[in-house]
Amino acid sequence: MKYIIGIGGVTNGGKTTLTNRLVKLLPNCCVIHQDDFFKPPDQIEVGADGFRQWDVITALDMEAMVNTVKGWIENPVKFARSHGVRLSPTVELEDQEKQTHILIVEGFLLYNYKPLVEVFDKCYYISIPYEECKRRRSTRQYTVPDPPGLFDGHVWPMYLKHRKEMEECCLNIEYLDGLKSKDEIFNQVFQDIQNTLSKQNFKYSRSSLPISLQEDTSQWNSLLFTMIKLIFLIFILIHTWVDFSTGQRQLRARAGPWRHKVQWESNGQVYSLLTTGSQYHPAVQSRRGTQFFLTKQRALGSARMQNASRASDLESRPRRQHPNSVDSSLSPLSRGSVTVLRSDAGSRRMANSLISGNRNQRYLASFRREALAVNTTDPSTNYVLHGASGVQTLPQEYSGNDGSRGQRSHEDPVTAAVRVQTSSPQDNAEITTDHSDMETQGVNLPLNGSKTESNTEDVAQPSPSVERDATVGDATVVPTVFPPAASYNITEEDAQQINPENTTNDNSQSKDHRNSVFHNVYPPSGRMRSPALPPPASGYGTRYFHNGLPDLIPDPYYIQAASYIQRVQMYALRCAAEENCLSRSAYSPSVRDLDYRVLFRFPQRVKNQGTADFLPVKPRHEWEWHSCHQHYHSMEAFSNYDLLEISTERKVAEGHKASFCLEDTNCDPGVRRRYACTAHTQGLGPGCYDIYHANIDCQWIDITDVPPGNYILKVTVNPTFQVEESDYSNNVVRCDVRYTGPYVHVRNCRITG
Ligand SMILES: Nc1ncnc2c1ncn2[C@@H]1O[C@H](COP(=O)(O)OP(=O)(O)O)[C@@H](O)[C@H]1O
Ligand SMILES: NC(=O)c1ccc[n+]([C@@H]2O[C@H](COP(=O)(O)O)[C@@H](O)[C@H]2O)c1
Repeated sequence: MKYIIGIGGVTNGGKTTLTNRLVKLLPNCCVIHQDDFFKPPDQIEVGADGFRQWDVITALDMEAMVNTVKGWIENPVKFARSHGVRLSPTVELEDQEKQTHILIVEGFLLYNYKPLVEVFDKCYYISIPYEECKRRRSTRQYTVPDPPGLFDGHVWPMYLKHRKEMEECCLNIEYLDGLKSKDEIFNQVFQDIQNTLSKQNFKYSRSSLPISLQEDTSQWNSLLFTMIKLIFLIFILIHTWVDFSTGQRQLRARAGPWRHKVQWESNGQVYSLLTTGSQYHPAVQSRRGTQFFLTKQRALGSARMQNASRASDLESRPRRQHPNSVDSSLSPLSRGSVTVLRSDAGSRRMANSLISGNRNQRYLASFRREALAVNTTDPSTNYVLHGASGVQTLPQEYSGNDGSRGQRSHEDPVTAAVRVQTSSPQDNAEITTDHSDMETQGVNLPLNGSKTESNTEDVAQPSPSVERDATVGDATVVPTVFPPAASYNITEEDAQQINPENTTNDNSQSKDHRNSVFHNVYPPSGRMRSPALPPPASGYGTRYFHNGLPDLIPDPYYIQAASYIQRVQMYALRCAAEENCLSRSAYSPSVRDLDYRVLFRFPQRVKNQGTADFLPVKPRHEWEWHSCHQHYHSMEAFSNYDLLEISTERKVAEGHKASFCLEDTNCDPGVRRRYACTAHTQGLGPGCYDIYHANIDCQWIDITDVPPGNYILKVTVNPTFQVEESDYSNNVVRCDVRYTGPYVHVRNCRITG
């Protein structure tokens, strides 16, 4: 039995508040928030009144919203599971026919879109008077803050207009007085739902809904039987949990092949990988400077020497391979010895980022499509899967050493996140919705991804040379684009002359090569001396657009669209450790290779909305080569990630400079993509986006030492203002974070200046 309830009404009328309370008490109840279907700001029309027209139906991707509702109608159990809604245990045991499933659709423009109106079994509408509405709205912080005058100039007039239209449609709507107390409104609606469902003879589980139903003896018998089955289920669950919690200890205690078992956890789901060999050397070594490491090794005896030379070998080995391929000595994933990949729990779960309290996420349309998409990356990698059916593989996700920033795919972040969990997800995270009090509530939906980076075809541009772009995971051929020579600040020729280790003439065997172990040991005379730095406030490089200034803006929607928790063993975090992407405790000598780090992962998308290229501060020959990630670092810090205490804004997790490789990952339609990390042309052109998916290496905050709680995620671009921009007030995004341990809910991401 399916029952769809609409909770519409004026902005700030109390729709979300009511919905959240209902979700807590109604069994098998999913929620769809209309706010999640807002189009991105740059797609919102600006009216003649000068305001962005947020309060009209075209500001929302209603098609995606209706499709989502249809998804629930088709299979509410699957929908609930894939969105992290806890189903009552009896659902597993009962006939589909007997199950009750409820969907609440909440939003300010529910009854003005015919295809949606048709789905409701019951319509509520909350209204409050102008003054109260204006008062409540003034305290509300939306992802895009209200500009002065928006309420009177746009919001309220649109509300009156839509309400009139709705009333003229003669819908059967039950009006609620939003001035009543929260309790009163809740009781009224809850009672009403109870009555309706009882009348329709819906059957509820007694434990999950306080409705007293008339039941005969046979029902009691059936209840008893169900209870027995439940106890059995709980026993199995506890058993599994005990097994899991002791797993790490057992692993440590064992010798031999178990030493090479890599386990990690994503959103509560444990994955493991068995290998027969190991090239691991602990992060504590990785963090040491190359010079110190070499000296020490040479001074020591032969046993240490051997180790040192092996480690040196790792550092110095010419990395001629395609940047997308992983050095087999570094990653267990690409070794022939990788034998088994399995999902211990039998199936994957939805990234809670997709299901948790992100009212402003917007990737829904692609969600279902992507959730079904089978990973097609790197066919050369040989994996054997076993475990539950439907498990799909994603090589990038198997270790903390997944793609680096030089190895970015161009899929949207939801794809990336969904690929972590995909098929037959278990019920896992609770769902959050209430942006004001951060309570865990019902389901929040992933968003409409149909509007994101769909313009990869714009990337292909005339170019003298075409290479396979390692950043493109789907193996599309992307031309490497070099701006005309005249537009270079430093020409290729200049760079060659002053920099013998220029990337285009890259002899990695040479001691002068940055990837050489000798690089830091020999005096710099043999290498390029640092030339005078360019003026501190200007970017340096292949300037194409040089009128005006760049203006970076991080995308708040992007961050909250696909964040999740991942637990990864130190074994798999070698590169990350080398890049200082882990918190201090990871470098303690007591940390073992099988110890887990807890990583709070999230994607990032930065747009240059200015009128000039955003260019690295350092000239190209000063860029630092990062061998682990196989890319150059062209400036000191491009972006910082911090986790802050809510009240004091004190850092609770050691933030880190995000690993980066500046490039035009995507551009607005009609804008040419000119900077490609793999072509060693770093920059971000106007109208282009530099994108970092949540599953790439270092795209996280290491929160191993952070207790569960509520925090603020702060993402800052161009944090030290190294590069001059026309506007620095839009460089910081803050998000509300609720970290529960296995899950993280990120919402209310907003530009905070
Ligand atoms: N019945 C009520 N009485 C007083 N304040 C309320 C009531 N319902 C909600 N609020 C407050 O109004 C604000 C907006 O509520 P919310 O549920 O987010 O509205 P909506 O989802 O309709 O925009 C919140 O600060 C909430 O605490
Ligand atoms: N969620 C967003 O991205 C966003 C952005 C700008 C305005 N809004 C406002 O959200 C309102 C609707 O949401 P509520 O009903 O939750 O208030 C609209 O009045 C609109 O002006 C939302």
